[in-house]
Formats: sequence, structure tokens, C-alpha cells
Amino acid sequence: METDLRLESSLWVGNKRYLAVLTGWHLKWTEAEKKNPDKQTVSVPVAEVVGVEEGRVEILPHKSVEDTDRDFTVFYVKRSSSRASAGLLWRLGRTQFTCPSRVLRDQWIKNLRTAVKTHSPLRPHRLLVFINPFGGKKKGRQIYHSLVAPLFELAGISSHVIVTERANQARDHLLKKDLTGFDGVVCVGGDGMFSEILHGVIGRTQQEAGLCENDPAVTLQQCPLHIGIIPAGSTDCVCYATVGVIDPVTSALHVVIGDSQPLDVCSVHHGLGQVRYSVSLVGYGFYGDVLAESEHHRWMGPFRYDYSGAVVFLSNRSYRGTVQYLPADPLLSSPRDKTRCLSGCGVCAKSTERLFTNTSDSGSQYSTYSGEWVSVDGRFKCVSLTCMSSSCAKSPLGLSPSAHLADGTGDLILVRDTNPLGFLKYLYRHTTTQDQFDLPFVEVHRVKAVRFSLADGGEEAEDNAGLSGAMDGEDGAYIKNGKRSGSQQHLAGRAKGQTMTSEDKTVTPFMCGLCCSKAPAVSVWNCDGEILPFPEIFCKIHGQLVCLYARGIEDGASLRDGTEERVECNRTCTLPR
Ligand SMILES: Nc1ncnc2c1ncn2[C@@H]1O[C@H](COP(=O)(O)OP(=O)(O)OP(=O)(O)O)[C@@H](O)[C@H]1O
Repeated sequence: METDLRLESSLWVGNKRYLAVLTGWHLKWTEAEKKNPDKQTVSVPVAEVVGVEEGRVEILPHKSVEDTDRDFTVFYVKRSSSRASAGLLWRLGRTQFTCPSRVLRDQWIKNLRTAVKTHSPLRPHRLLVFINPFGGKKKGRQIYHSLVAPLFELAGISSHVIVTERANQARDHLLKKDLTGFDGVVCVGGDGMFSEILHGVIGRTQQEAGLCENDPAVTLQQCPLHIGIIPAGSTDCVCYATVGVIDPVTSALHVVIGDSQPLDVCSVHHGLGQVRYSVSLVGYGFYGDVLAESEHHRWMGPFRYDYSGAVVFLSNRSYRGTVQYLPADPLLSSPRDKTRCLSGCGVCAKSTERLFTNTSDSGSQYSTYSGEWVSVDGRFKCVSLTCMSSSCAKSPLGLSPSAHLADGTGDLILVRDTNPLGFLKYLYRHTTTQDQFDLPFVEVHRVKAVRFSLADGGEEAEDNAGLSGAMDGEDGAYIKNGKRSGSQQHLAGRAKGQTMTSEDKTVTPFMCGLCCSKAPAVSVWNCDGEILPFPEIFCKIHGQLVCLYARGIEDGASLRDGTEERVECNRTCTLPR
């Protein structure tokens, strides 16, 4: 197959003659002019060719086609560095070749298209696209139609587009409608919209497999539909942590070439039911309080999080509780090993091996580890569990810089009660490269499961009893009827055995540290930006439960020196400069 596709000939690009070669994996072209000592080879992996068109074709910003006999146009992924982000920006590269004859032109097109099919088996053909028209700056529709749709069309992808009219429409569609023929689901929106789609895709898969999501002992089935995220929200953390930049064109190109990034998912259980899935943060204490507080200031837009952060910080709360965790194998990795989960991460690759090959008779270290539950009691400023680094523009290394996207574990961060200055130091370190775990009141563990319960006894137990009443749907002060805009809180209502039908319940003004005489004894959980009003939860990490059209963060260091195209020096270099 490889040798059949190989092609080598002299082609013209503009007024320069090039020697073009299609090997099995790459398309390369080198200036043929012998006298030029600086001639360079442009090398494009076939897997990153977006499309091959007859004639002289332009796609962005507007499509134009000049149907000529001896020309063909190749579109491919071209990288450039982004000083503002961790990863690389992808752009649509375009080169127009002129052949000596039409026959040769047709041969080039045929071989290139076959090579692309051979080397990118996961490219989508049909996609279901959900656009949240109200996410972020309300530009979802515009972003999709002007930047994304032309790329899908170029790649021959047919898309069924649904502009949502209400919250949870995308989730309900995924749970109930016929999805035959779709290779993936594309989310045009922010983290809230992604979460909705995540719940739909996971729920549908388990439904079809006849698995009970409420039972934490069940091994959930990996979802066959890939998810693509086109960032168009006010928070796009999942996109940032899996691609490294928040850029619709980069994300669309990852979808087009069928990149595949598995992702661990944490299922959160309360009582007898599974209440939510999370990929980025399950946080109690500070992060829960900030979210609860920010709900009262939605009118401020994204600034509400900074404002609420300051208010909650000044209230200087801490909460008693018991955290139990099931450690992951310490021989495989640790949250303090200073590795980063970049594209092609070895730790995640080993985990893929572990998850999808039968290791029972191999004696492999992956199959033998089984840790014991560990229990930690105390007062905490915050308890956080994350399945990924949770890096974002404000915190480039994230909540847990060495967390992995797809190794089947989560990082549990326990920040014990401390003075406000100490806690400020902890928070501040998230915005720098300083180690936020190198503080005496912070501990971090790589885990497979976590349980949180309230400390018993005394005054706090009394408060908690009151809370339980409220959680059970009574007229407690903690939960009141009301609307929570843009939220999916009623997903929690799916849990069987729960008396709280949270479709229309919300958390009342909860943050009162600056004005109340008595601070509350319990906090709420922030689960990927949604409030979970029950403190006692059980979390389990499901390795690689979903797959994104992404490839992890590409290390941008190689491009930071100013070279903006993947080129090879013809004489000495073979690596992209
Ligand atoms: N048509 C719609 N009308 C109202 N809400 C919607 C609609 N479509 C989706 N939603 C909900 O809006 C919420 C927020 O959407 P999204 O994440 O795209 O934007 P965002 O600006 O990042 O939001 P936020 O910062 O409030 O999370 C999601 O939880 C989603 O369920």
C-alpha cells in the first residue's frame, strides 16, 4: 500500500520549481533550484492534510475556486506559537501546485486522498453539532459558521447543526434521539455546554450497554462518539487543558483530522445515586463557596468569579470533614513528579495499555496494585479533586500541574485550615510557576476514588442535621425553590433514591462570612461549575471514559524561536525548527 502511494515529481509553486515527494506518511516539497544554499523542505504529515482540491482554491476568509487543468491545492495544518497560551495555534496552511500535465495532476490528487484515508482512520464523516447561542459573548453561531463550517466542508464532513433553545436540550437529544451514522458530537460553547454533552454521551452509552450509572462498582463503558469542543464560552477550561489554546480554528482542525485524546471522568455519587460527572474540578470549601457566591452576581459576567473569590477569601472559612481516598499505584506516577501531560504522554499511553489489553496473565505491574483506603480528618480550607491539570489562562500550570488527562487517576488536594496569608500564598502560587504543594498545610495524593463525609459530633453535627433536612427537600434555609440561570443542576435529579428533585432548586445566599454572626458549618461542592448542595459524596475515576477530538497540549517551545512553519533544513536538520 505504502509503495503504491509513493509519488515523486517536479511541480511548480508560483514561479518556483519544487521537487515534491509523497512518501507513505509525509508530503514534502523542496525548492529545486540548486544554487540556493538556504533551500528548505516543507514537510507535512499526511495525517495533517486537511483536504486536496482540484484547481486553485481558497477557503478562508471566502471560498473561491478557479478550475484549472494542471493545478491542485493542498490544505494542511500549519502551526504557530501563541505567546499567551501553553499550546500551539493551528492554522490552515495552503499550497497551490502546478503540474506539467493533467494526468500527473490527477495522479497526485488520487494518491494524496488515498494516503489521507489510510493514515487518518478516525476522521469524522458525519457530526452532530450543538451550538449554545448564549454562551460566552453570544458568538457561538458566528464562530461556527464563519470559522468552523468552511473547514468541515473542505474536509468533506457533513454536519447536522442544532442551535439550542434551552439548557439541557443537547443532553436530552443525546440521551433520546437516533444517533445512527454520527461519528462524533461537536460542542460550540463553554464548559457548561461541554458538561451537558458529556452527560448526554456517557448516559446514552451506558443506557445502550444496559449498565447502571448509579452503582459506583460498575465499570462504565467507553463512549464510542468522540466529542469536539469549539470554544465559545466564558470559561473554556476543558478546551485549554486538552488543546493548550482557546482558539476555534485550532479546535476545528483537531476535529477535522480526527485527533483522539482519551479523557478520564470522575463520577460523583450521593446516597444511592450518581449525581454528576466531572472532568476538571470537584471542589469543596473555597471553590464551592466561590461558585455559590458568584451565582448572586451573574450580572457581573465573568468578573463575578474574581469578585466572589475576594469575598470568600475575606470570609476566611474552613470546614470540618473526613476525607477517605483510595490511592493510585505510586510506582506509576505521582502528583509531585513534575512531569507534564503533554501530547503523546507516556504515562497515559501506559494506562491505555493497562485498560485495553488483558494484563491478567502478564504479571504486569499495572494489574497487581491494589491500595487500601486512607482516612484524613480535619478542618479544611478546601478539598479538591481533579482528573486533569485544570490549567487555564489565569493559571497556566493549573490546579495540579502534573495531573494526567488519561491515566485513570485523579489528584486529591487537601488544603488544611491555615491563616489567611498562608492560604493567599497557596492561591497566588497557582498563577506562577512556584510549587503550590510545597506548603506545610497542603497535601496532594494521586487517587482512584474519594469519599467525603462530615465530621460527627458536637455543634457541627447539629448544623449538619439541619442541612440534611434541607437537602431532603424540606423548607430549610439552605435550598429554596428558584431558578439558576445557565445551570444544569437538575442532572442531579436523575439519581434514584434521592428525595431532592433538583430541577428547580438552588442554593440560597449562602456566603455570609462578612456579615453573619455564625459561619455555616458546611460548604457545597463545585462540580465543574455546577453546585452540588450535598456535602457527603463518593467519587470514582473512570479511566478514559470519553474521547475528545484533541491530542493534548503540544509543547510550543520548539516554535517559540520565531519559525512559524513546519520546515526541514534540506542539508542537516530533520526535526521541525
Ligand atoms: N439555548 C440555551 N438557553 C439557555 N441556556 C443554555 C442554552 N443552551 C445551553 N445552555 C446552558 O448554558 C450553560 C452555559 O453555557 P456555556 O458553558 O456554553 O457558556 P458560558 O458562558 O461558559 O457559561 P457559564 O460561564 O455560565 O458556565 C450551560 O450549562 C448550558 O446547559
